[in-house]
Parts: sequence; structure tokens; C-alpha cells
Amino acid sequence: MIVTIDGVAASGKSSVASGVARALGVPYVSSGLLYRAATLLGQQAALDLREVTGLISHLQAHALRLEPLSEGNRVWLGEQDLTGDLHSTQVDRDVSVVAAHPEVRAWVDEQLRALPAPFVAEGRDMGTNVFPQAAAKFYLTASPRVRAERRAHERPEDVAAIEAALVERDTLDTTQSAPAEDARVIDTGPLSLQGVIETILSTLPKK
Ligand SMILES: Nc1ncnc2c1ncn2[C@@H]1O[C@H](COP(=O)(O)OP(=O)(O)O)[C@@H](O)[C@H]1O
Ligand SMILES: Nc1ccn([C@@H]2O[C@H](COP(=O)(O)OP(=O)(O)O)[C@@H](O)[C@H]2O)c(=O)n1
Repeated sequence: MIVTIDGVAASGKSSVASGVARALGVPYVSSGLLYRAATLLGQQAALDLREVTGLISHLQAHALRLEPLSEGNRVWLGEQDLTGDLHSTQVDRDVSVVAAHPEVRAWVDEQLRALPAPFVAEGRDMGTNVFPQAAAKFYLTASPRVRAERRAHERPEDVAAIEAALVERDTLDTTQSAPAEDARVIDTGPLSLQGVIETILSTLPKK
């Protein structure tokens, strides 16, 4: 079974996906980490991230591997674990430009579709584009202020700066961020993390 959890930035996707995956005893798959890793590699090589040709050849020459685990995903470049560098403000700033390239999206999608089910996949277009056949689909939202307050525990900037950056990224991500027609939309604002996880678990089809 594949379950998809999409949503806007910092809406709780990875925390919720991890909780749902642990309850089901399956891994979760964080698609955003591959977009973040592509961005980091491009930044480290000082590439112009608006130019897709150079970026794609660079990605093809550096085999990145997503390791989906239920506790937390990791991204490897050979033996090097890149995960700790993927959630920086610098990567946040450029990732939507990288993710807008159809060639980069195809590079990510190919890796995701090669993963063996069952799993919980989280991102923006898991239920619409990558796994339209998923057994259950969810889409998480919350107001920009609520999301910024949550993310302020994970970034050095103040809440107002984080909120402005989240809203900008939501706008840049609009194309790939629409909920699937058959997704259940959950406003996580009034709910605890455990509350969101339980809401999802209670509506999953019985095996
Ligand atoms: N419903 C919730 N209530 C309170 N905090 C939450 C909730 N959902 C997520 N969080 C917290 O918000 C932050 C961002 O969540 P995260 O799972 O990283 O979101 P995303 O993967 O959508 O960016 C984390 O610190 C997480 O613990
Ligand atoms: N399925 C996906 C997942 C992420 N992304 C891109 O990758 C970026 C980072 O995704 P993420 O899920 O790690 O970001 P957060 O929502 O956790 O902040 C997003 O802002 C999108 O630009 C995407 O385009 N499609």
C-alpha cells in the first residue's frame, strides 16, 4: 500500500509521515530531500541554478541516494551523509528554483518510482503526479503564521522572516502543490502532531 501526504511548506508533512509510517511498520519517503540535495550539490559547485543543463549533468555525475526509513530519511552522496546540511536557510532559499525545472522533477520522480512499496510518501505532488494510484491521499495545510512559529524552533531567523520566506516558497511551488482531487485536506493548525497522525490512521482503508 502507498499512502501520500502532500502539503505546503512546514505544514507537518515529514513529522506526520514518520508517525503514520511507524504505526504501519513501513518506511516513509521524503521527496523534498532529493530536491534539497540537488540544490545543495548545485550550490556547492557554484552552478547557476536557473540553468538546468549544467545542473542535470552535475546530478547525473554524482549519484545521490535517498534512504527511506520510518524514523527519518537520509540522503547519501557515495559514503557521505548530506542529510544534516539539507535544512539550511540557504537551501530553503534556492530549492524552489531547482524544483521548477521539469528535468529535475523527472530525475526525482524516477528515483521515487523505483522504491519498493509499501511506504508513506510525502511532498507536494506525491498524490497527483508521482503515485496517482495511492490507496489513500492526504493534503496538510495551516496558516503561514502557525507554520512559521513551528519552524522557528528549527531555524535561526525570527518568526516574521521565516513566515515571509515560507509564503514566498509557497508561491514559487504553486504549480506542483495542488491537492489531488481524491485527497483529504487536513488543517493541522488546531491539531497536535499526534492528533493529525491519528486522524490519518483512523481514515486509512483496512488491509
Ligand atoms: N500538528 C502539529 N502541531 C504542532 N507542531 C507540529 C505539528 N505538525 C508539525 N509540527 C512541528 O512543525 C515543524 C515542521 O514540521 P515538519 O514535519 O518538518 O513539516 P514539513 O515536512 O511539512 O516541512 C516540526 O517542528 C514539527 O514537529
Ligand atoms: N514533491 C515535492 C517535494 C518538494 N518539492 C520542492 O522541494 C522544496 C523542499 O521541500 P520540503 O518538503 O523538504 O520542504 P518543507 O515543506 O519541509 O519546508 C519545496 O519547497 C519544493 O520546491 C517539490 O517541488 N515537490
